[in-house]
Parts: sequence; structure tokens; C-alpha cells
Amino acid sequence: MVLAELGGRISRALQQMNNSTVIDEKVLNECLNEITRALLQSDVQFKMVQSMQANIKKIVNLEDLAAGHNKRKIIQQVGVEEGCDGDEEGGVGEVGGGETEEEETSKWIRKGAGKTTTCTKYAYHYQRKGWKPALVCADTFRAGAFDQLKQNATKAKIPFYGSYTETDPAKIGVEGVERFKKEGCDLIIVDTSGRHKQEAALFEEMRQVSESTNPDLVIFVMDGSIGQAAYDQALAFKQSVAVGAVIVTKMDGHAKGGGALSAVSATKSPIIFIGTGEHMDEFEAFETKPFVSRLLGLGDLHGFMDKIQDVIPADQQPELLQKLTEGQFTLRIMYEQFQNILKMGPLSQVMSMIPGFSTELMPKGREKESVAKIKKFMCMMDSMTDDELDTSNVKTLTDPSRILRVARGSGRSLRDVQEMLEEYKRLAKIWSKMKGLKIPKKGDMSSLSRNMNCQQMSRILPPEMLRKMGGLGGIQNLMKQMGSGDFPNMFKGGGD
Ligand SMILES: Nc1nc2c(ncn2[C@@H]2O[C@H](COP(=O)(O)OP(=O)(O)OP(=O)(O)O)[C@@H](O)[C@H]2O)c(=O)[nH]1
Repeated sequence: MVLAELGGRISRALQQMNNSTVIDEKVLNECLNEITRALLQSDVQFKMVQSMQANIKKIVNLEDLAAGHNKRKIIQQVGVEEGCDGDEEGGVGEVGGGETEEEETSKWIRKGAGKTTTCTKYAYHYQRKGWKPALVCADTFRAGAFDQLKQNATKAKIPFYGSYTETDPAKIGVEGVERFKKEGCDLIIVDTSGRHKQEAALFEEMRQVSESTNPDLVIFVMDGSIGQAAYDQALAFKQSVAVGAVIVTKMDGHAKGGGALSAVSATKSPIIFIGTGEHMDEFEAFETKPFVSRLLGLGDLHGFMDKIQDVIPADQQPELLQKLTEGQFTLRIMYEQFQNILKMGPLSQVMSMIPGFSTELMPKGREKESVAKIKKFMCMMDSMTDDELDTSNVKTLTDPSRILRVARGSGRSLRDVQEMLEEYKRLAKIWSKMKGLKIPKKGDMSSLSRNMNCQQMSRILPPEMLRKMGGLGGIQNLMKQMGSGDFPNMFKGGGD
């Protein structure tokens, strides 16, 4: 089950409970069972789900609750808190798979989790933020590991170190770290082996590399597509090395991403990033709250604003947000948005974060066509006058003689120009609803969503998402019951 579907099922279950006039044990059980089914189908650990259910029931004692208490609010709040916190005890998965532990273990040793790819993604991410990263290949086990790292690093213009002849990974690690420290690098990433003849040897090697390089942080890179088998892996790693953080890869298109929750639970370490594709920039910072938020289909805007921060120079950000929140969406702003989108990297990732952009302009799996379309639109806009680009008067823009002139000027058909204007109208409608949002202070983009009330949220959500949430009334109810009318309160309990 993909994450969006899981989110849909959870919010529908909550919505159903919300629609009941009386909340008794039966209604609570139905809601919890539906959430349980959805989580299990997403391969979240059985024990984790079971204990979440038990905890909710323990906390929510329906009979003891004094009349007048808002039971729904309590149930939903507990649910989200449980979901955000994870379960410390965890346990070996009991559902699905049908493989023995040994089979699962040997499988994960055979397959690459995406560690080398992730090292470069991690370095590239911080390089774009102004750090000076370097990569060290201490994977002497897999033939070709150094070449792969070298190739990736060269592409990203990141210095690298490795050896074709040295067989001691700890030695390479130390040499690489020393060299890059001398060169003034402030983020040195050591890629270690992900496979070995035996699991024990792999852990021993990691311990040695860790002891000799004395890292500030050990990151466990985990393949999200293995589902709940992640629990055993995460536990084994934690017991061998001081795992400080987790990165879950292959979250794109894999149904078992929910298993990531199990890994957090097992290692008690935060997931800091997720990998969402094979390319260098298919990598997203991970936070519990926005993740839960995305499960419910609401977290997109926050991520988009973070992306904007990445690619737009700091001094231009307030100006852009000012324009967007003034509700004066002109063709020039659309042009600038297109430029930003093309700069921001993988289109599907960026577009899916912007309300209204994903489905129509960018159907999944058709990135090339979408880029071509955006470029075509921009080319037509290049044939427009400043007045046309800066007006928000749609009538002026759709004047037939104007359309003809733009079509001729850009060598495009009338239909092309009309299509571009339709796109503008659609986006203008969505963005005009952002009007009145308070502009966040620099470095505090999340306050944008904090300042958003239910009505603004409901206006910018894509219609299908809004329907899923039960319309404006549904959002209002959900938020009211989660704590207050304030959107982020819904996610109380998750780590910031
Ligand atoms: N779809 C998808 N593929 C990924 C992602 N991250 C890595 N991959 C692919 O997974 C495969 C294995 O990646 P590597 O980086 O070589 O894995 P590794 O963990 O270094 O391998 P070992 O060190 O041999 O264990 C490659 O084909 C990558 O392109 C991701 O987030 N999504």
C-alpha cells in the first residue's frame, strides 16, 4: 500500500468515527480495527500496531470518562501521539512474508540498501546548503564500490578518497578522514561495507571503522522496501554500533515503507532522511510530524517551502512569499515558479508538494513531457509584454487578438497559448486563496503552516484530497478534535 493510500484510510477511519453521534466501544473498536488493518497492510510491525491499539484502549477508558469530555478528541490525539512516538518495545514481526529469519537476513546482505547512493545524496544535500563535504570509500568488500562512489562524487563535484589495493577499511577510513580534515572539509562521510560473507564479520568491520574514525554520527541506511524485516536489521545494527540516525531508502513506489516506523522503534534513533529515487536529489529531510501529516495527505506545503528555501537566494524568499500571500498571482509569478521548479530537481517530487500542481500539469511517470510543457509555456510567456506578465486581469489576457499575437510571436498554435492561460487561471485560483497568510520569518518556514487556518488549508488542498478529508467541515472537525482549530496541534506528540 503506498503512503497516500494508507493516509486516506486512516483519515477515513477517523472521519467515520467523527460522523458517529455516540462514541462507544463498538465505534472505537471499528475505528481502531480499520487503522490496524491499514497499518498492517503497510507492513508496520504487528506487535507495534497491537501495542498501539492496547495503549489507546488503556488511555481511553470510555466508561470512566466523565460526561461532557470530548472523547473523539482524546482518542484521535492519543492515536497521533502513538503514531509519532513509535513503540519502544517493538518485537519481531509476526505478519506476512512467510520467510524465516535466516532467509530474510541473508537477503538483506545480498541486496544493496542504497548506502553508497545515499552517501552521495547526503553529501550533495549539505553541499547545496553551503557545507564542504567529502566522501571516503571504506567498502573494500564489494568490487566496484569505490568506482561507484568515485563516479557519483565526480558527478556532484565532491572530493573523494579510496583505494583499489588497500584491503583494510579502517585504515582507508582513517586516511580519508585525516586528509579531508586537513583540506578543511566540514562534513566527511565514510561509506562502509554493506555485505560480507558473514553477518558477524560485517559488524566487526563496522566496529573497527567506527573506532578508528571516531565519527560524530553513525547513520544506518535501511532499505524501506524490506518492510518489517527492518526491525531485526535495525536491532542488530544498534547492538553492534552506536547508531545515531537512520536513513530509509527506496521509499518511492514501494508498498512496505511503513516498516520504517519499526526501525525507528527498534533503534530509538530518528529517521533523518528518506531516499525517494535513484537520482542524487531524490532525497528528503524527514521529520515525524510532516510524515504523519503527509500520511493524512496534508503535509505538502511545508515540504515545498523547505524546497524553496534550498533553491531561492535567501534575500529573495520574503519577496516571493509576499507576492504569493498577497494573492496577486500574475503570469510573471507563474514564470518564476516554473523557473524555480526546474531548478529544484526531480519534478514529480517538487510538484507533488504544491497544491494543484501535481495531477494536471505533471502526471506521474511523465516527467519529460512535463518539463517540455513547462518550457513551452515559458517560451510563450517570453513573447508577452511586461503589462501582460504583471496583470492579474484574466479578461485582458484572454483577448483573442492578444492570444493570436503571442502565438505568432512564439511560433506556437492558438491552442497552445490558450492551454497556457488555462493553466495560469487554474493556478491563480489556487494561489489566490493563500491570501492573508502570515509570512514566516526567515528560517521558520513551518510557521507558514502554523499560521494557516482550516479554511485556508481547505482552499489550497487539491479537491480529491479535500474530499478524502470530508471537505471543510471534515478538516474543521478533525482539527477541533485533535486539540484546537490550529493545524499543527494535530501532530502533538511527535518529535520536532
Ligand atoms: N528506487 C530507488 N532506488 C535506490 C534508492 N537509493 C538507492 N537506490 C538504488 O539501489 C541500488 C543499490 O544502491 P547502492 O548505493 O549501490 O547500495 P549499497 O547499499 O551501497 O550496496 P552495498 O554496499 O553493496 O550493500 C542502486 O541501483 C541504486 O540506484 C532510492 O531511494 N530509490
